[in-house]
Amino acid sequence: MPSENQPLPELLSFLDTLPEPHILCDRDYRIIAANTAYRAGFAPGRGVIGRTCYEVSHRYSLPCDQAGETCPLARGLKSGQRERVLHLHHTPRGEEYVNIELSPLRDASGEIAWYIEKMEPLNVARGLSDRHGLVGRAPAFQHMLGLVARAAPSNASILLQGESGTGKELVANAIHEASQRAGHPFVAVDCSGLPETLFESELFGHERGAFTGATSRKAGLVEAASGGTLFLDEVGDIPLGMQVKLLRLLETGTYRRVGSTELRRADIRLVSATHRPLRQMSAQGSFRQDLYYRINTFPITVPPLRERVSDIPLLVESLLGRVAPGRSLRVSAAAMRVLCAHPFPGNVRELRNVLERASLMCDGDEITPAHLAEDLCEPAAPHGVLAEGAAESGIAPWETMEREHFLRVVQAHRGSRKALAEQLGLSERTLYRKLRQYRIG
Ligand SMILES: Nc1ncnc2c1ncn2[C@@H]1O[C@H](COP(=O)(O)OP(=O)(O)OP(=O)(O)O)[C@@H](O)[C@H]1O
Repeated sequence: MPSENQPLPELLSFLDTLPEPHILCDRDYRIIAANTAYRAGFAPGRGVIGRTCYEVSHRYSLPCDQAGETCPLARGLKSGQRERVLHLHHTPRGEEYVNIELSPLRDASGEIAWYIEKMEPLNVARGLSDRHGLVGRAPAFQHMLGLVARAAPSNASILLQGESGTGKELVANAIHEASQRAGHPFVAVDCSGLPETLFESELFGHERGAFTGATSRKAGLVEAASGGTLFLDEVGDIPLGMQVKLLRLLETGTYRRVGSTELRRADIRLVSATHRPLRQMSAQGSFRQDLYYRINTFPITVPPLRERVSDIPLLVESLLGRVAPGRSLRVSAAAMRVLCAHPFPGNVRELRNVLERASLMCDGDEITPAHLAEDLCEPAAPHGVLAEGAAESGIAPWETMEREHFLRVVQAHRGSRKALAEQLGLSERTLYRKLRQYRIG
């Protein structure tokens, strides 16, 4: 007979039958069992039993919540319920985003004695440089990605709100790829470029002879997206007359081709995006309120680049691989300082363009400030602080720029100082020294 504080062997054998990676931990974060799928995917050739989950997954010496991150175990202990979080984990393939679902297990006395953690890699984003897809690891990015991971598997309509160039289309694609519709089409429609007459036939298709020029019958984008995801970019630009037709499609799940009476059933998941203030527009009457609520079941805000400054070096590395494939370009420390101090009103798209231009200007391997556009290096400071020091010479003193950088990352960071130091590649002591030096509280 197993003792009261030993999990049943039947439980361990059940875990082993599960196809997804699972571990069993005690209340002290110690791993007491790991199923075959976990050992194959996360720990081939290394023992994990008896070690703590935070040491194995994060190489931390403290539980995640004490290192400035959300710890599902601590949350589960508090709530007594199942909890889900998204974490960056060390895996044999490098750091990966992993969706963790934790279920508390109670012993015979009703106390929580163990936790089962299910771990599923989220392959649509990377915390390391990558040539494709979404990259990022700043707290604001991770917060957004956590919402993506939560909403993607459902069929809920998602509204992505964020400034131009923040990556809304890439996020929409990530939602599709992380959903059960991934094997089906992802169809993107730019609603800003479509006049009202064209909108209906593009979306719903038309019959032959439905209007002048309709020489053959044509399927619409709703049909092309069947089984998959329809992405309506710039949804705030849909003319009012068309909004009612879109609403009908969403409410009834049916539509008619232009020139046809036959009702067709749509099988789409809707993701929309806008940089416009849709809530305000719906209050003012320029966007239908009923449609606003219908497309906004699950809102996700895509953060501007200035709220994820610590991601700039990672994005620079990834984007250089994309804009100049085949060249091994790097950015000098001085050029990186210029980039990190720029406010990037055009967000990641602007950063990409800046790097593309710099790669054309640079004949060697290293991009220096001389290869960056002049206005980027100008003293016209993003937040006023730089301008002070830069006014006379036209060059911002390094300390002014460093202070500005620290100010911005500290404001944007939501976790602990230890986690911030790690992200900045500094020791905790150096971070504290810098913050004292610049009087940043
Ligand atoms: N997190 C990211 N990682 C890598 N590349 C990114 C990221 N975010 C944006 N990009 C790149 O920035 C550019 C702009 O992204 P995207 O077109 O998705 O932005 P958007 O918010 O949809 O813009 P708009 O509102 O103008 O349509 C693209 O080249 C995209 O690949």
